Amino acid sequence: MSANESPAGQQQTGQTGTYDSAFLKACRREPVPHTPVWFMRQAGRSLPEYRKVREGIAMLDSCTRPELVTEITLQPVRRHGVDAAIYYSDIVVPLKAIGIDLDIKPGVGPVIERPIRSRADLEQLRDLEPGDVSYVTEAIGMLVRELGTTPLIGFAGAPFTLASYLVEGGPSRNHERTKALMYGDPQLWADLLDRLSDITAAFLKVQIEAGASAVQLFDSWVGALSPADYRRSVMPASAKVFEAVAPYGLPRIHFGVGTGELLGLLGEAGADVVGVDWRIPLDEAARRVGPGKALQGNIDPAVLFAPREAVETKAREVLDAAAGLEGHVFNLGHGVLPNTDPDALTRLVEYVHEQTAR
Ligand SMILES: Cc1c2[nH]c(c1CCC(=O)O)Cc1[nH]c(c(CCC(=O)O)c1C)Cc1[nH]c(c(CCC(=O)O)c1C)Cc1[nH]c(c(C)c1CCC(=O)O)C2
Repeated sequence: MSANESPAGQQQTGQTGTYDSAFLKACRREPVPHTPVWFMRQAGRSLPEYRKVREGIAMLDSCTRPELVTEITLQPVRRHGVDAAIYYSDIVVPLKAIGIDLDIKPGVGPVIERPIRSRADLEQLRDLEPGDVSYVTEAIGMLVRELGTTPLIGFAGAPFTLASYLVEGGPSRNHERTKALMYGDPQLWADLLDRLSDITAAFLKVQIEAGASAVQLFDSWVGALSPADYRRSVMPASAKVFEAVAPYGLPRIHFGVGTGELLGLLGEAGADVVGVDWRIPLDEAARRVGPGKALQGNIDPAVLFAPREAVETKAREVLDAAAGLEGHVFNLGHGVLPNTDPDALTRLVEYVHEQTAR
């Protein structure tokens, strides 16, 4: 039995030696040497070394260069000593890879040239083939060699969040066009989400087969929906993604913002780990999610702008609320904010490790 295999030999990852990491143990709800920590959006944004290597290179171009992707993914691991790396990419990368005309505008986010609003527009969404993202396979191959026993998290945008960008044409506060389509043409909506679920599943499979040790599905904007609408109009597509990657036996994390009322359903969709934002304490989140799942979260990313003592008080609150959980991965409740002091992140990792060392 090699180091990356479970006793049942279930884990078939290309990344050897990560099976006994604190991060994967916590995801599997096993005892851990310390509470593992990583940060959503840890790669990029707040790091000066990121801004330096990205100089003059557009965001989406940077995602297609394996050496650069490897370097940017490793930067927060080196600097902060986090327990997992997250693959440097973006949720719109697979859409770009199948030929959707889109760009990421600095300070704005993804912008789609021809939004998808009619049945004819669906034609833009063909299946994703591994060859469309060969740079991902190459980068992950390099990364898992460099990372050693530190697990790599692969990720993708969930069908609803991708649909929101595609239908609105860009970031949206109220998702009005998206909801108009969802309520006004349920069949077209279902077909759109189904196509996106196939693309998303294919993109996650590429990352897993290249060596990722876990995957996270970002349904960042799904908190805009009621539980009934989520269950009816979104959950089948997200569940299809989770089912498609279930045979690999790797932890599957599911995260959205403002999802207090949806936490149970996010787990039910097929996640092993449910990500929680900062609006709900983790003990209450555990009651909503129910047994058999680990939780990830959930310090407010804005807290990192407060003095060190305040950050530690908040981190302590998170750890106390997590004390009775079956498994806990420490994280922020959403991504690192762009102007965060990187040293505050490093100190937070140290604090959580110290406080939880067993
Ligand atoms: C909604 C969403 C997107 N992208 C992503 C999400 C889900 C997470 C979340 O809810 O925040 C996911 C994402 N995007 C990026 C990563 C890299 C890995 C990581 O560090 O987590 C991840 C996991 C890189 C990125 N993605 C983006 C950047 C910044 C662009 C740049 O540096 O030029 C990075 C490093 C751009 C992006 N891409 C997107 C937005 C809203 C933005 C912000 C626009 C901006 O701040 O300029 C779409």
